[in-house]
Amino acid sequence: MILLLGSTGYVGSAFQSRLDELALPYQALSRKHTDYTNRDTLIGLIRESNARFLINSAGYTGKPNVDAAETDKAECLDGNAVLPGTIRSACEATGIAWGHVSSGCIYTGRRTDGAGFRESDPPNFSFRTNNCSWYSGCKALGEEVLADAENTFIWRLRIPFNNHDSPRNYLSKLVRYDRLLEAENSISHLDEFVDACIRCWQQRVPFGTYNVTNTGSVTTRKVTQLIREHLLPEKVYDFFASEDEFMQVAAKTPRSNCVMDNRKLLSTGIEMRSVEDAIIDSLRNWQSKQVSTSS
Ligand SMILES: NC(=O)C1=CN([C@@H]2O[C@H](COP(=O)(O)OP(=O)(O)OC[C@H]3O[C@@H](n4cnc5c(N)ncnc54)[C@H](OP(=O)(O)O)[C@@H]3O)[C@@H](O)[C@H]2O)C=CC1
Ligand SMILES: Cc1cn([C@H]2C[C@H](O)[C@@H](COP(=O)(O)OP(=O)(O)O[C@H]3O[C@@H](C)C(=O)[C@@H](O)[C@H]3O)O2)c(=O)[nH]c1=O
Repeated sequence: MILLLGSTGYVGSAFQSRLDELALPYQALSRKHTDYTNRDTLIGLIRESNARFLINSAGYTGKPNVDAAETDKAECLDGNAVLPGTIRSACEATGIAWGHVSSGCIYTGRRTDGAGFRESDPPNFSFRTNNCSWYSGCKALGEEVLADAENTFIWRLRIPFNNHDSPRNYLSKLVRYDRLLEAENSISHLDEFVDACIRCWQQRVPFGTYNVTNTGSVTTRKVTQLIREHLLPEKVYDFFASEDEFMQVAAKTPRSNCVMDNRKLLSTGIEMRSVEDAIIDSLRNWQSKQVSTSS
């Protein structure tokens, strides 16, 4: 039995679909019915369900994006920094293993040697480096709270996308934003992400932190080129002249744009497609929510 926290969310729903496909027994939890943010309640839930593993896909993200966290500070801190500590404590008390969905947004840019960030690199977009959004700071704190936790996976998701049009899907966002920021990012195909996380548990890979991103990185311009080639040939994109202009016009807080190294995950035998292959596959199998935009 697996306990799934945050099952009503964007990432939690993807976990739920995959667990269904794999016919793995799980119990989906929502705060609407059970307050899993309370340690004693969570301990009771783990004992009653006889769960052997817990997946934490709960957390605060901000709608429509992380700008909202700048005003919802307490909720963001609760969901992303306090809750992981509560879950750690409940899992330690009951002796079960678990996995936590974190984010690659605790980094910005590339390593000083030009390579992508590895799991051993300290966050450089956090409250400690004093250059981050409130959201990223809280996600980095959440990882600190879990430092040296035993029987724990930290899975870093990064700007999710797949073939399902959604306000949370990176590809949908790029189609709908009025103007785009040119940036280079490693990104995660959502379905591959949840599959890799579940495999970590099923295949008993060593506990620890994993960058669960597709292999490589991609620039915003390259993604728009792929959208033109595979989905919307007529679509024209407008770009901000600079990050300063993006900050003045479209954002309240700086964004993490970063390149990550997923070799630790690949070394376990779990496969992730290249970023470009995963994007092309999503665009070719695109399931639109509304009539395509072509401006
Ligand atoms: N979407 C993204 O772009 C990325 C997300 N992540 C991380 O993945 C996790 C899930 O994100 P996502 O599914 O997109 O988020 P959603 O907002 O779609 O869902 C999160 C779910 O978490 C539960 N929750 C528990 N505590 C809180 C809280 N304090 N504030 C808000 N929600 C809470 C809610 O479920 P209920 O109330 O039903 O229990 C909610 O439905 C988060 O930890 C996020 O940081 C990481 C990288 C990228
Ligand atoms: C608002 C905006 C963003 N962007 C760019 C900036 C960035 O590179 C990319 C995504 O920015 P957004 O503001 O849409 O999303 P943001 O809320 O920054 O996305 C993040 O969500 C949280 C939950 C995470 O953990 C991150 O990994 C990431 O997925 O889009 C534009 O190009 N134009 C715009 O108008």
